[in-house]
Amino acid sequence: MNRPEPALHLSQAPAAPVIEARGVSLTFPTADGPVHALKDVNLSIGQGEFVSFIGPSGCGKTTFLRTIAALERPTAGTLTVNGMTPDQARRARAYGYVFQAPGLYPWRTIAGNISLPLEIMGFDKADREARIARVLELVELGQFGSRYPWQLSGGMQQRASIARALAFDADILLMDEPFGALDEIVRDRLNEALLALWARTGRTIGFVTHSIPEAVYLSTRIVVMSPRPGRITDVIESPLPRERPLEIRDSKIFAELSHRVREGLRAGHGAGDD
Ligand SMILES: Nc1ncnc2c1ncn2[C@@H]1O[C@H](COP(=O)(O)OP(=O)(O)OP(=O)(O)O)[C@@H](O)[C@H]1O
Repeated sequence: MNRPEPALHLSQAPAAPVIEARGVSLTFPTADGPVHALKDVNLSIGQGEFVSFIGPSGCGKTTFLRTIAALERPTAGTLTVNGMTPDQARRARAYGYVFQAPGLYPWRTIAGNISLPLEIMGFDKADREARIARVLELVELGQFGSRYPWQLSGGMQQRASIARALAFDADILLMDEPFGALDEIVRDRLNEALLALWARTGRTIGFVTHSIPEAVYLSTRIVVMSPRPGRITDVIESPLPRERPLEIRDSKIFAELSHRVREGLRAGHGAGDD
C-alpha cells in the first residue's frame, strides 16, 4: 500500500552541500595533445560525509581533489566549497590537505611542523600551543611534539601530517592517498584512528585511495572513477554503520560492497574514449 511520505521536519531537511561539482571538466594541454583529466564530473558531498575516490592510475582522483583545493582550475563547469569558489574557500581556510608523503620539515620538531601554517596564518603563540596540544592528542602523538620527524616511524609521521591539517579547525579534510606507502598493519591502525577522529570531530572527508578494502572500510560513499577521460562511473552508498570495528571487514555485507567496487573498476577499465 502506498502511504503518503511524512512531511519533512525542518531539522531533517538535507543540509546544503559542502562540496558541489556541476559538469566539472579539466583538460591539460600537453605536448602530446590535450589530456582530459576530468570530464563532466557531477558530485555533491554533504556535511560529515566520508567520501572515497577510487580508480586506476590517471583517472583524475588527485586532479579532482586538487581542484577542490584550488590547486587546479576547472576548464568547464562549476565547483563550490561551502558555497564559495575554491579560491575563496582556500582563503577562508575551509579545508586541510594531507598529501601522499607526510612532507614534514626535518629541521622542525613535530610541534614546530604543526605550528608552521598557524604561524603563517597569524595565530598567536598561546593559541598555537593550545591547538598543537589538542591535535597531537587527537592523533595520539601527545608525547611526541618535541621529537623530530626522522625520530618517528612512517605511520607516526603521517599522523603528524594529519594533525597539521586539523590544527586550524577546517571543516573539510582532503586526503590524497595518505596511507599508500605504509604496511598493512600500520595502515589498519591508521584507518581505525581516522574513523575514530572522523566520528569525534564530524569533519567532511574526501579521501583518495587505490585500495578497495580501505575505501569500503572508511567511506559513507565510494566514488568509482575511470580514465581517458577521467570521470565518475559509479557512486556507491555504504550501508555499513558509522561505528566500524576492523572485524566488519569479515562480514558478508563488506564482501558484497567490495565486489561492487571491483565490478565498477572492471567496467570502467579500458572503456575510455578520449
Ligand atoms: N599538470 C599536469 N599536466 C599535464 N597532465 C596532467 C597534469 N596533472 C595531471 N595530469 C594528467 O591528468 C590525468 C589525471 O591525473 P591524476 O594525477 O589526477 O590521476 P590519479 O587518478 O590521481 O592517478 P594516480 O592514482 O596515479 O595518482 C593523468 O593522465 C595525468 O597524467
